[in-house]
Amino acid sequence: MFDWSTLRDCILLKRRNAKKKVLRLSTTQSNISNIGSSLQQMVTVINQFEIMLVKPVVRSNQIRQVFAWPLVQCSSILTQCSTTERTIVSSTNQKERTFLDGHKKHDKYFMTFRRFITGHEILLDRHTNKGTAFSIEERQIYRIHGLLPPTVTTLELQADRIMENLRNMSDDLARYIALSALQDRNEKLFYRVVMEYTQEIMPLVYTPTVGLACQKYGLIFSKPKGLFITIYDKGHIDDVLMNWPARDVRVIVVTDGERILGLGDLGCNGMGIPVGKLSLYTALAGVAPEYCLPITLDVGTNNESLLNDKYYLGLRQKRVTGKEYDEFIDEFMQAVVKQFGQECLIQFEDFANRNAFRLLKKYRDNYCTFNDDIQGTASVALAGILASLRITKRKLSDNVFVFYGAGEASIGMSNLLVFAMENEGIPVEEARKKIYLVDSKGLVVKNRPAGGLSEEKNRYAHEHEPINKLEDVIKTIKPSFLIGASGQGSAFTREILEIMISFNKRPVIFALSNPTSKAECTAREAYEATKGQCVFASGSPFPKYVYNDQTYVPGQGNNSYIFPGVGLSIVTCGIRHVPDEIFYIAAKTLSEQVTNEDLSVGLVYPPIEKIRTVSRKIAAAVAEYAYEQKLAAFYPKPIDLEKFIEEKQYIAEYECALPPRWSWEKEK
Ligand SMILES: NC(=O)C1=CN([C@@H]2O[C@H](COP(=O)(O)OP(=O)(O)OC[C@H]3O[C@@H](n4cnc5c(N)ncnc54)[C@H](OP(=O)(O)O)[C@@H]3O)[C@@H](O)[C@H]2O)C=CC1
Ligand SMILES: CC(=O)C(=O)O
Ligand SMILES: [Mg+2]
Repeated sequence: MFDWSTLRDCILLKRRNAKKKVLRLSTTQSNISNIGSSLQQMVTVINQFEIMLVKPVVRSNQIRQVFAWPLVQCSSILTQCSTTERTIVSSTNQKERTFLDGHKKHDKYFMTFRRFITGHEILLDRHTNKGTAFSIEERQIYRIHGLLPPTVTTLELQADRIMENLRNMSDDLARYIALSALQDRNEKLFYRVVMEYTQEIMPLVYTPTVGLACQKYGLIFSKPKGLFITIYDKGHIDDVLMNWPARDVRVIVVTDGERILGLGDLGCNGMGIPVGKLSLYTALAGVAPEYCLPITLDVGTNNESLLNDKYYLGLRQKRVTGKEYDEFIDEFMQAVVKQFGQECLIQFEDFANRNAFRLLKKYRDNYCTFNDDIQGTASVALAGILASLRITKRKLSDNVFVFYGAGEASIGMSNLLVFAMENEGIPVEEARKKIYLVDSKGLVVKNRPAGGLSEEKNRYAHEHEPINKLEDVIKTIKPSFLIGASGQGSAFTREILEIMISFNKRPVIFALSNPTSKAECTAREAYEATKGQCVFASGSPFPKYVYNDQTYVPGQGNNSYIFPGVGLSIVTCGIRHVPDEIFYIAAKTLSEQVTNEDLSVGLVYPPIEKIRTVSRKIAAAVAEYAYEQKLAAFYPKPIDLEKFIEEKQYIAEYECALPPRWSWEKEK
C-alpha cells in the first residue's frame, strides 16, 4: 500500500508570484511505482489532491511521470468529467496538448496538486454537490456517509421535489429566492429544473420576477454569484477579476445598473440581471456555467430611494460620469482581455441609453462584444416580424412600422429592419421612410429644436408636422406594425388598439417592455380590442388566451431567444467580433424555426420547450457565417457544425463519479 505521507511530505510550496499560491509535487520514481493501482486507490489519489493548475513547470522526465502515471490510470473514471478535463487526462504528453475544439497549445499549462478536500466540502460546493443523489459507494469514498439521510434518490426525483416545493410557495419572490439558493447549493439540479420546466421557471429566474428581485436585492442578498467592481477599484480592476475562482471565463454579462429593464436606475441591485441572463446562457443554449461570469460595475446610483434605503448594498453616492467613468470602463475592458483572453465575450446589458450606443461604437471592432438591448433585441424583434409576415401575407417592405419608444431597443430594431429591407433590394433611404419613431416628446420629426435629436434618432426623423399623442400618430401614419419599447406600462390603450384594427385586417402589436408591469398592453387587452385579429408578442410572458373559443398563444419577443444561441456560437468557435450580420442571421434562423402550427395559434416564436434546439440552430448558422468571414478562431472548421456544437452543449446530468476538481488556469 502506498504511504501517502511520503508523497505529502514531498510537496513543496512554491509561490509562483505574489498573487498565486501553487503547490508543486516532487517525489522519486520509486515512491510513484508504489502507488496502488486499484480503482479505489486511484479515486483516493485524486480525491485527496486537487489538481489545480496545469502547465509543465517540471521539465525532468522523472518528475513528469509523477503527473502522468496516476492520471492515466484514472482516465477511465475521469473520462466522465467535462470535455476540458478529459483533454488533460487523455494527454500524457505535457509538451503538446490537443484540445477537443481542435487547437493545440505548447507548454502552456502545467499540472500540480493542491490540498486535501474533505467530504463535507464536497457537499458544500455547488459544483460537486449531488445532495441525496450521492450513491452509497460515493458516500463511502468521499467520507460523506452519515451526512445525508440514507435513501439515495435520482436527479429526476430531486427535480420533482423542487417543483412541488416551488408550487406550494406563496409568491414568485419566494420562488426566486428558493431557486437562487438551489443554484448555490446544487448547480446541476438547478439547471435540470430550469431546463426541464423552462416555461414555468423562466419567468422566475428572468423577467418578470428578476425585476422584483433586483428591486429587493438589498433585502434578499445571500451569496455572491458574480463580481462587483466599483469605481474605487479603478487602477486595480485586474486584481478584482483575479478573485473570481474560475479561470476559463468565456462569457461575461456586465451591467452598470443604470437602466434595469424598464425599472430605471437600480445601481448595484442590477446584479440580478447578469446573473439571470447567464443562467439562461446555460439553460437555454448549453453554455457551461463555469464559463460564465456575471459582473456589476458600481459607479454609484442616482436613485434617491436606494441611496436612502438602509439595506442598499451598493456605493452610496451619485453616479460617476464623464472622463472618470470612461476610463473605468476602458480599464475594465482591458483587464478582461488580460485575464480571460480576447475571445472572452463581453455582453453589455441594461446600460443607460447615453452610454449604450457610444460604448458599443467604441468597442465593437476592438473587442468580442455586443449590446444585447440594442442588437439582441433587434434580432428577436426581426424574427417575430418575419414570422408575422407569414400570417399577414405581406412583404417586409410593404409595411409601415411605428416604434413607441426611440431608445436602445427601438433604434436597434429599426437599424436591423433597414438592413433586412436592404436585403430585399430596398434602398436604405426608402427603407428608413417606412419607420416612424415616437419618443417622450412625440413623433420624431426633423423640425425638432436644435440639439433635440440624437444621431441615432435623426436617421429616422421625418419631414412631418410634430404630433404629440400616440393615437394621433397612429391615425395619421396608419402603421401595420405597432411596436412598444418605451418602458411605459399600458401605453397601448383600448382606443389605440381599436384604431390599429380599423385599417389593418391583421395588425401586428408587439408590447416588448419589461417587466410585465411596463408592457405597453397585455395579451388579453390586445386580443380583445382587435377581436382576436392581431398578431401579438410581448417582452415578458403572458398566458394563453381563449377568445370566442379560439386559443391564442402570445409569443415572448425577448432577446433571450437570441443571445444564448449567439453566445454559444461565439464560445464554441472562438468568434472574435460580433458584426450586425450575425444578428440578422440569428433572426432569420429563429423565424425559420416557427412552424405553421405555431402560426395557427398566433405564435410568432418557437415554443420555449424547443429552445435548446433553436439555440443550437442559431449557433450553427452564426458559426457558418463566422467561418466564411474568417471571424472564427478555432480551426479546422468542424465538418458538421451543428453536431460539433451539440457535443459542446452542457447537459444537466450527474456525470462524474468524481467531483470535477480539475480546473484550468491560463498562463498570464
Ligand atoms: N423584449 C426585449 O427583449 C427587450 C425589451 N426592452 C424593454 O424596452 C424598454 C426600453 O428599453 P431601452 O430602449 O433600452 O430604453 P431607453 O431608455 O434607451 O429608451 C426608452 C425610450 O422610451 C421613450 N419614452 C419614455 N417615456 C415615454 C413616453 N411617455 N412616451 C413615449 N416614449 C417614451 C424614451 O424617450 P426619450 O428618447 O425622449 O427619452 C426613449 O426613447 C424597457 O422596458 C426594456 O425592458 C429592452 C431590451 C430588450
Ligand atoms: C430583455 C432585456 O434585455 C431588457 O428588458 O432589458
Ligand atoms: Mg436588457
